[in-house]
Amino acid sequence: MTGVTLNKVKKSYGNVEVLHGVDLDINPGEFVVFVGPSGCGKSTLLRMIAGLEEISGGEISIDGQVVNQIPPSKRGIAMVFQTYALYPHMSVYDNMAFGMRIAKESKEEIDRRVRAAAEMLQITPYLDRLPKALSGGQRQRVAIGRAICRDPKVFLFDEPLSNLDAALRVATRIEIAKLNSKMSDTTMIYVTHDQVEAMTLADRIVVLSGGYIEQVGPPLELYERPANLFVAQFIGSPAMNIMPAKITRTGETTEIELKDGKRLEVPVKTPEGDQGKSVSFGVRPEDVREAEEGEDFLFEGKVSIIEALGEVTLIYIEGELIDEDPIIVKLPGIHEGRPGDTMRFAADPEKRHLFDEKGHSYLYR
Ligand SMILES: Nc1ncnc2c1ncn2[C@@H]1O[C@H](COP(=O)(O)OP(=O)(O)OP(=O)(O)O)[C@@H](O)[C@H]1O
Repeated sequence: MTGVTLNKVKKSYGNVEVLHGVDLDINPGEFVVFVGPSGCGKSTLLRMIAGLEEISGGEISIDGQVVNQIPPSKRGIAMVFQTYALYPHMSVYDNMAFGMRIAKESKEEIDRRVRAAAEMLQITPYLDRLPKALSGGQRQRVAIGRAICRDPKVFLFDEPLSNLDAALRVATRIEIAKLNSKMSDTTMIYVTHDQVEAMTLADRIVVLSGGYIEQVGPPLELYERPANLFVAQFIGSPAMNIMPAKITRTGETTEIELKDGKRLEVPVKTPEGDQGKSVSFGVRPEDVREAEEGEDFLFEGKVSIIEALGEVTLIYIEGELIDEDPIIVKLPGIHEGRPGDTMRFAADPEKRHLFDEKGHSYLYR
């Protein structure tokens, strides 16, 4: 089993540095997903691991061996791209066999591996077809099959599902999850924009922003205990509501005051020196519920928009608690409210988040 280690990895294009010294240990057999906004450097990082981009600084090791100078074909990796990159004039079988023929594997071994991969991905009936006679999802499965045939130590995926329509995306995502459990010894690194892919596939998610790692952790840890405002607002949809506040009492639990003067408890520890400091209070749309009659509410406001999605209702609340944006509340099922109604909301103490002046969560201080 093969791990991948990044040690102070940097990348510059000309004199513009786009990755600023990334440190990361990927464990053997682990499924790690890189996420982050467009341009944060996730594809560049993946391509550097693959050997398709030169490394400007630091070291990348695969299986304990520094690979900075090792060409892609000798790294024991296989990569699946967004655009499939199949040879249009070759049958599915030949596309999958191509790499092994170049590597001069025996005919029998090639046949065994192609058929095993085709079985695993349920593309056996298409082995004689040309790629143009396949749907997008089938083509992507061929591309994945070709990668499996190379028997890689590390499997790299660069947004493999982003050219597929919504239904195929779900089906192929489930294929990849199954593949991961069948190939549990193979290390997988996966780049995506899609939160659902990241949350459902990853053992650990790496959140990148502006060429730096913001946080690394299991999906639910990032969701429940985001290390900073960036991760808090990046993971989860709609994003966590963030309200400016001031600390009015520090200690084992903290009291804060929101912009409208409302005081509330947050069950996190804050140091004495932070008394009076400006902080950010966070609560996820799905962690807010309608306050019961007489219950101490968290905030109230006028409903501006209601979006009924069937399984949930999104309610946008106007008010002065956030500088510009409305507060978003996500209630389960169908809700009766109307624009113009005034509503009161509550949130359980353990669902409340607090970030210091610099945007770092108090949970990690
Ligand atoms: N060949 C290149 N020359 C110059 N700059 C580049 C080159 N390739 C990428 N960049 C820059 O490097 C940064 C990181 O790009 P990268 O493609 O890794 O981002 P990304 O997070 O994968 O974005 P996206 O999600 O949009 O694909 C971006 O600012 C991009 O403009």
